[in-house]
Amino acid sequence: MVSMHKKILIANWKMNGNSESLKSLAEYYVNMLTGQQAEVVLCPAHPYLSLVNNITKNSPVKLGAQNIASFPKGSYTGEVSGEMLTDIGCKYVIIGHYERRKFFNERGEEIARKIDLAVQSNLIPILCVGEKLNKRKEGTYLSFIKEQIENSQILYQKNAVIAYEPVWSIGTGVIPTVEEIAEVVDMITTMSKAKVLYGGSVSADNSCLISDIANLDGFLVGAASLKAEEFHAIYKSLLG
Ligand SMILES: O=C[C@H](O)COP(=O)(O)O
Repeated sequence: MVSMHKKILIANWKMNGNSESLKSLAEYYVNMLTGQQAEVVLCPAHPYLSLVNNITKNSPVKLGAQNIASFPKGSYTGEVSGEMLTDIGCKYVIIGHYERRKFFNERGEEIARKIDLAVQSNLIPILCVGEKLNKRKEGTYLSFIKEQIENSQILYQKNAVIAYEPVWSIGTGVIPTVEEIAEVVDMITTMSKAKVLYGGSVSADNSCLISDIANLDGFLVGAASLKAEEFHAIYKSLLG
């Protein structure tokens, strides 16, 4: 079954770029990726959110953050709250990305709190889930991903995005087979009404094949989203 959701293409720029390079990428995307069939979301690092918002605010391109504090406000030096993100123009926020689980030890309860705070601040949470290679080899990946989703409490939210990002595919150039992605997408679709994305080494070379997967609503793209023409090609492949 083909998903009835509007497609969504998210650029996760991670801790890359500077004022000049991100401004020029954002300008390119605002000019090139403004079709009505797919929503494009740009997620720069926090210091560049306002700069990108100035470029996207009068366009269909949306702004997203890469992280949100797990507290609503107050004395949490260095943190950025959901209210602040909404205030500077964000519509989305990425939560539970593998890199945050790995380097900042983010786990279930904290991720659930962040999702709740995001929704309270009118942000759409983009929950990232995915297994390490050992879980795939053991054959326990589906139950692992199901548990990540259940622990996040995202199933209680009406408006949400879940990105399946197998850890072994992030930044490696290795992608699962179409059947492997479809199996996980189907499981998530049976659990939840959220939009379901795939992320992990998405490129102009593989995006056409992956975008044909039934019920897949789009991509969460890392490295390739920093290359304007390649990201444009991925966008076109989503439109079919
Ligand atoms: O958020 C994006 C993912 O971590 C994928 O990154 P990648 O496209 O560089 O593999």
